[in-house]
Amino acid sequence: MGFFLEFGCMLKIGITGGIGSGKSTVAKIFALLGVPVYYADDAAKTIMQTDALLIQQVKAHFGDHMYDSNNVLDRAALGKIVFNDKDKLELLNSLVHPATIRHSDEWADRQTAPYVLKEAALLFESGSFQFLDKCIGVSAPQPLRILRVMRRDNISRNDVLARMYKQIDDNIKMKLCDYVIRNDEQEMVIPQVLALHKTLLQLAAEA
Ligand SMILES: Nc1ncnc2c1ncn2[C@@H]1O[C@H](COP(=O)(O)OP(=O)(O)OP(=O)(O)O)[C@@H](O)[C@H]1O
Repeated sequence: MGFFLEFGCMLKIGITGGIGSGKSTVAKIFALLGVPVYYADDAAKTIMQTDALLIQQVKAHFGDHMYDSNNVLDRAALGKIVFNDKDKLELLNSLVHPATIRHSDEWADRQTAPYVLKEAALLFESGSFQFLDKCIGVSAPQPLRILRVMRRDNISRNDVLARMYKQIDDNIKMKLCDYVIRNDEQEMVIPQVLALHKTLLQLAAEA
């Protein structure tokens, strides 16, 4: 079948994994195959600058001074509040996640492919998996994930561990996924993506 749908039902597929698992890298391989990809973590940063309702909610809960007169967010000030206070982080997430879901749904409505991917670190934590047809998990052993992030972000092992421990355990996450791609040093990742792409096209054709 041709890749683009003239009519029919588009599938929404999530792709997630722990920090350093390679979910963005794997999502980019799907993108090379022509699959539209929504990068939720990047989008969230943009939405915080552009979504009028979200800006209003952040100001109401965290103070008007979180934004300057041009509505530019003071990330450092907001970060200082939420990274030292779990409840405040949950509050911020409870504002940002629905805005991201709203935005990604609007984005998906504009696509014409048989399936689209939503890449997000917190697919399960944010509740956005409920609005998706299937979820892909990207997994890699923890020591490899730590090394990758240390190299990519030029940060210490302890800094990576601090970020890692804020996320749901990867083994639990993978059990919640419908498909798992192993992005380690044993398995080749591209053949796995090609095989899954074929499966998802088939699924979309039958939907
Ligand atoms: N199969 C691979 N071989 C070599 N390097 C890889 C592989 N997969 C990912 N990487 C590298 O590991 C690093 C982490 O990958 P990536 O940014 O895709 O992970 P992520 O799961 O999206 O991480 P985060 O949750 O922090 O956004 C990147 O520098 C990427 O280039």
